[in-house]
This record gives sequence, C-alpha cells and structure tokens, in this order.
Amino acid sequence: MGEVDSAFIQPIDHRPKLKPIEVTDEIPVLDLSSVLDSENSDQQLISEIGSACQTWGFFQVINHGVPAELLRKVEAVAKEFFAGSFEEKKKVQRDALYPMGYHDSEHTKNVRDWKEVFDFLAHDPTEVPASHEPDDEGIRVLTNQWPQYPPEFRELCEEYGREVEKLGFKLLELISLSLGLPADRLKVFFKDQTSFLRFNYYPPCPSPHLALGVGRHKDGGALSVLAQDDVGGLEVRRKSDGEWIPVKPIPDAYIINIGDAVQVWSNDKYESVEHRVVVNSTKARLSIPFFFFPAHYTMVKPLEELVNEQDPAKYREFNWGKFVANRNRSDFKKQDVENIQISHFRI
Ligand SMILES: O=C(O)CCC(=O)C(=O)O
Ligand SMILES: [Fe+2]
Repeated sequence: MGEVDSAFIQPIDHRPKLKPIEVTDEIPVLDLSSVLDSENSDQQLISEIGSACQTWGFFQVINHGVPAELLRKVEAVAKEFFAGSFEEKKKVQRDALYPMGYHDSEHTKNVRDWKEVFDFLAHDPTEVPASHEPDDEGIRVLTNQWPQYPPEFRELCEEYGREVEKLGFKLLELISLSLGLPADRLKVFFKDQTSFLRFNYYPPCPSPHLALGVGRHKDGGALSVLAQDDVGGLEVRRKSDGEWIPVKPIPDAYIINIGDAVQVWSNDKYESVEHRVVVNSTKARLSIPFFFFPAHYTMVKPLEELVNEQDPAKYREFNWGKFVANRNRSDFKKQDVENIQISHFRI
C-alpha cells in the first residue's frame, strides 16, 4: 500500500485512531414532522433541540422536508462531476478572483485535506460584477462557476440549494425558540445571506491512519446542514471528555451543527464544536454541507436579550464579512499566519 504525500500527513496528536467505525446513537436524532407544515410549536422538540445544542453542538434531523429524490439526483451529478476529467474540472477551478468552484487542495490548519470540493453560493449575485477584486475592506464580490457537464448539474444544484435553505430557516426558528427568543429573531441577519453549499468528495486513501478528509475544525456561519452518504467518517469532539465520536449515517437524515455566529449571538450558550472527517482505504465518500451564513455587513454580537448583569456579553461586536475573510485566509490556506477565530473578539 502506497503512502500519501507529506502535505497530507497530520501531526501525531491529530491522527485518527482508526478503530473500526463504531456506530453510536449518542448524537440526538430529532423528528421535525410536527413543525414542518405548521406554525405549531412543539415544546418537547424545542427543548430537545436546546439540549442537543448545549450538550453536543450537533444533532441529526429526519422528516425535514427536503425531498429525498432530489438529494439522490444531486449526489449522482456530483459524483459524475468528480469522476470526470481534470481538464473539465479545471475549467471551473476556484482561484483568488473566483472563490467558488472546484478545488483539490483544501488545507485545514496548514495540512492538506484528503478530498476534492466544489462550492457554490445559494444566492448568486444576478449580475456578474465588473471586478472581482476585493473591496477596500477585503471583501470580494462572489459569483458561481458552473461546469457544462453533467448538463443538469446547475439546475439541480440551484433547486437543491432552495430546498435546503428552507430547512435552514426552519432550524433557525427552532433554535431561536430554544433560546427563549421569538421564532423570527435571527431571520433579520439573513436578508442578504452569503450562504454556500459544498460537495466534499473523499477518494479512498492509501494511508487513512496518517491523513484526514478534513482536519479538526469548527464551522463558521450560523448553522451547517449536512447530507452524508452511507460510508461514514464524520467525527465530533464530545464536549464532556474530548473523545472523537462518529456520527452514524442515517439514510436521508441531515446533520445539523452550530456555527460561530450562533455561538456569539447566544453568548456561548451554544458552542460551535470541533469535528473532523476520517477517510478509509476502500470507499469514496460524498458529503454536502449547506453553510448558512448571514449577510457580510452583519455586525455580530451577543443578543441583548441574552445578556444581563449575571451573564455579561462575552464578545465585542465585529463585522461578519471581515471576520470570514480573515478566518478563511488564516485557517484554510497554507500560510503561516495567525489563526483568526471568534475567540479573537472575546471580552
Ligand atoms: O464531510 C463531512 O461529514 C463534514 C465536512 C465538514 O466538516 C465541512 O465541510 O466543514
Ligand atoms: Fe465542518
């Protein structure tokens, strides 16, 4: 068995243990059917969401309203795209001016991830801007790039984006309610959302004990809504003891996790929890996260309703777009620069 290039090799204490993937039921699985098509609030569900967010920062949902058939079609075109020639993928390769599209050398904390990705914005600006240069504040105007093949790729991606976004808004309401806030309290930050979707394609890896599909990290954004296939590999760091716990693949379920923005809005009531992806030597894996991001101009700070004398604000206000630009520059690029996290704004 060959070994991977040194760029992929994780520092010793970041390497996976590679015990046989032990399936655990510990991460809560919640059924959304009671709240899908109604304004009803289901207090039991809301309190389960609240405790999952506090204990794990992760949960899975079933009966969520995203059509399973649509997900099947999207998975099929995504796999076809990754199986295509590098020539075709190169045509939509992401670069400094076009940060959406195909990429095969993601880095997390300066180590290369064993995967290929394709990114697209849920809401593409309708007009291609005259310039893709960063503005004075380092914020780029983004736009999507679409491959010509498979021909139905773009349409399916756009339709899927709309469906998964609806689920994102529903979850945002439930999370607001679970924090004791009005259902629409967080919606205002998403009027000009900068959410994007990603196809993560993890080929079989000759050295799964040395490399990771994605190194340990926390997600930015408010929430991530992730579809995974039946291969498994996602692991979540359990808050109680730091153990890496595999997330069980459940057909057609979505994995939901809290991102940095909710951590700040909730004043640390809910935390953005570390996770990583273990790869294997026999099976390729596909996962599809929707990264639900607020508008780039959002000024993020702990919500006033959740701050009081006993529980003062733990963060000072910061500009979301600038934070994301710096976070990406520092965390996901092979560069030796300071790692910018929300802890930077901690009071
Ligand atoms: O592939 C997965 O299960 C998770 C991927 C992930 O954590 C990410 O893309 O941020
Ligand atoms: Fe992630």
